Amino acid sequence: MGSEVPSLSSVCAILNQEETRKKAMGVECKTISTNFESNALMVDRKKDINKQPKVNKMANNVTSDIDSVPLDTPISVGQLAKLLQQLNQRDLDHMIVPIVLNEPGWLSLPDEGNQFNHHNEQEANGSLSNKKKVTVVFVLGGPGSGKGTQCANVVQHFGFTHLSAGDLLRAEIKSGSENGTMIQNMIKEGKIVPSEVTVKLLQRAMQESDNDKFLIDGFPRNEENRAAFEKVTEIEPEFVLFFECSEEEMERRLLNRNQGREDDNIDTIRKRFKVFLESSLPVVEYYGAKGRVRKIDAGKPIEEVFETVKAIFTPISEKVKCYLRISLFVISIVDTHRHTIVKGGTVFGCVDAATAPAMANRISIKMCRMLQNLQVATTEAAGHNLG
Ligand SMILES: Nc1ncnc2c1ncn2[C@@H]1O[C@H](COP(=O)(O)OP(=O)(O)O)[C@@H](O)[C@H]1O
Ligand SMILES: O=c1ccn([C@@H]2O[C@H](COP(=O)(O)OP(=O)(O)O)[C@@H](O)[C@H]2O)c(=O)[nH]1
Repeated sequence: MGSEVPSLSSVCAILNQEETRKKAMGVECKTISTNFESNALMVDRKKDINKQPKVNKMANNVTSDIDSVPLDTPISVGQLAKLLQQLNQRDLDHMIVPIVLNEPGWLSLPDEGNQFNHHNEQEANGSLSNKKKVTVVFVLGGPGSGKGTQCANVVQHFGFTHLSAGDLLRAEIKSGSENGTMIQNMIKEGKIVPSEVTVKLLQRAMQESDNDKFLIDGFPRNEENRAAFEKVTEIEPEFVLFFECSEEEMERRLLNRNQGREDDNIDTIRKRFKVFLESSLPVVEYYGAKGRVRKIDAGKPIEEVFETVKAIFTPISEKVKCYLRISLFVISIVDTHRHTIVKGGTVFGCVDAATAPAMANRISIKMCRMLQNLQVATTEAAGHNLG
């Protein structure tokens, strides 16, 4: 097995090739049946992480020198797929899942000894001046596209702290700060407040928070904002959530927002739209060119929009674990005669922290699909073949 880590695109290309090959060979996909028995064994390596697991002992003696947690009742392929999905949600860094399947497979995730361990942990993030490491997601979109509404949902489900640049500026006006009048005038005109003011407020809010995951909503609004933020905080966003919505819909929403905001009148709204198109969209394009933009169709009802948002955040919430998990999964595919079919199979890896979550998501989906499509062999085969 090579130690080189292939890029995401080459992995995807291999997956596609394999799918095409399977189709061409007429390998039929079996449907899930609860009668299929699997021989998954789960081994908790937490207490013995440095030791090479003696996988071939597992089937016969699950309580060998590894602290093992066998699934002693046979489970269906569907249940196994569900279980793997659940791994996304749990702290199971040190788990190995040997699975033996009785048909040719096309996916192998080797235990390459933590090749993705933490080495990229800081990429796409940054640290504040008090050395606190943070993860930042920028939330951008036109006025009224639903940024604040969806941020509240993300806070509830994913434990982020929501920092609305607009709210921080409005609080600054209320606090009677020396900048208050200037900020108020800018907001009334739909103009962008100077970067140093907004960046300072954001930085202070992050430093004062106990959290290390932030949704920064409505910022950066122009290139100057973006550059100033990166320079001062040395933080690069994990990604940019971009809400796309028509002006007609945004206008309707703003005029009904009813929060007593001075800028939610038709004149200021039109000015804000113009500023958004001219100054804020280039920021989205900048991150788009870096592959960091996650575009959302924000014209749909709130619940539907959140479904899309949720899908984007699910792997991120488990970022580090995602790529640890990939490296620690062992999937061995053998035939009914106990011969390993995948020899030096596809080595999966992640090139950087930014692609890791997306890739982990893809792989677990692929894995689940694969598991749903293959029948699982007998329990004894596990120990025999995985050694
Ligand atoms: N998907 C949606 N469909 C309909 N109304 C929405 C939707 N998302 C938000 N709203 C409403 O539109 C208004 C503007 O939403 P808000 O989240 O404050 O936008 P933003 O923060 O982007 O300015 C609010 O009154 C909100 O309740
Ligand atoms: O980083 C920011 C965020 C907001 N604003 C000002 O605050 C207003 C309201 O912004 P907010 O994000 O609260 O509302 P939205 O326009 O997105 O509904 C904007 O029009 C700007 O005048 C700003 O200058 N810089």
